[in-house]
Amino acid sequence: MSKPPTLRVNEVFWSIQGESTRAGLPCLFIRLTGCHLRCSYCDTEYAFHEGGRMSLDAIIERANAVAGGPWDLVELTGGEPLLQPHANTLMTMLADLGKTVLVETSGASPIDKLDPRIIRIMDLKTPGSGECDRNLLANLDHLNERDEIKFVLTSRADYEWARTMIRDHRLVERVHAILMSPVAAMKPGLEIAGTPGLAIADLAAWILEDHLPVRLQSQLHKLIWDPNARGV
Ligand SMILES: C[S@@+](CC[C@H](N)C(=O)[O-])C[C@H]1O[C@@H](n2cnc3c(N)ncnc32)[C@H](O)[C@@H]1O
Ligand SMILES: Nc1nc2[nH]cc(C(=O)O)c2c(=O)[nH]1
Ligand code: SF4
Ligand SMILES: [Mg+2]
Repeated sequence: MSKPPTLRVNEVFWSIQGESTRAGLPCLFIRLTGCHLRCSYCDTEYAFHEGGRMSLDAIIERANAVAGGPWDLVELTGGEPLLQPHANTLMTMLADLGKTVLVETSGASPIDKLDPRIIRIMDLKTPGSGECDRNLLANLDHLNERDEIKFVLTSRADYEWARTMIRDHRLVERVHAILMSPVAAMKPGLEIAGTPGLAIADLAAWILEDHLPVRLQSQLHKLIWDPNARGV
């Protein structure tokens, strides 16, 4: 008899969604282990290697336990969740349970084979991330009007790069939301790709100056709790 599918899981937690157009909503998070990128600013290095194997049923059981009551919104994140073959199997199970399923992905893994009910929040890696050449631009053709694209910016140069991507690929016409978030240099003294990080007020001024139809956001959960805390 074949063994049941499993996933390497870093943490399962119940929190307030801190990013995307659903920021502010209660959300169940399933963070998977492992990533093939090393973004200069990554705030979740602990998920690169820490975690254990769980069956898909055990993950859903753990989700019900940590939520401790009714829940609808769930986000698969990581690490890079799409590196694990059975991530899509789990997301399909969650969608079959009637959940609203988000996946947070770097855009460096193909998104075209996912269950069509899954909402993709794809993070196009900026030059300041140091992983810009890993973007699979073919993914842009598979995004639909429910999906979201995020640019996490470290500098003015990143902003100008994102502005060019938005215009050249006509992203406003293709995806539900374009989100711009300044890298929050949450780790004291973190050298972010050679820049001291980006003040959100500067980013706001640039967006207004350019009349860019994007949504400015930060990471709400880092304003609520310790920015370096896990499980929130
Ligand atoms: C930890 S990653 C995991 C999912 C996936 N690997 C990705 O990069 O989208 C989740 C999100 O956090 C964002 N992020 C990571 N570090 C950040 C920081 N220091 N400031 C703002 N956003 C950050 C990433 O851009 C990503 O969109
Ligand atoms: N509260 C909270 N919201 C989030 N949205 C995306 C997250 C992520 O790490 O992918 C995240 C996270 O780590 N915590
Ligand atoms: S792709 Fe996501 S998890 Fe991987 S290093 Fe970049 S921000 Fe961190
Ligand atoms: Mg996070």
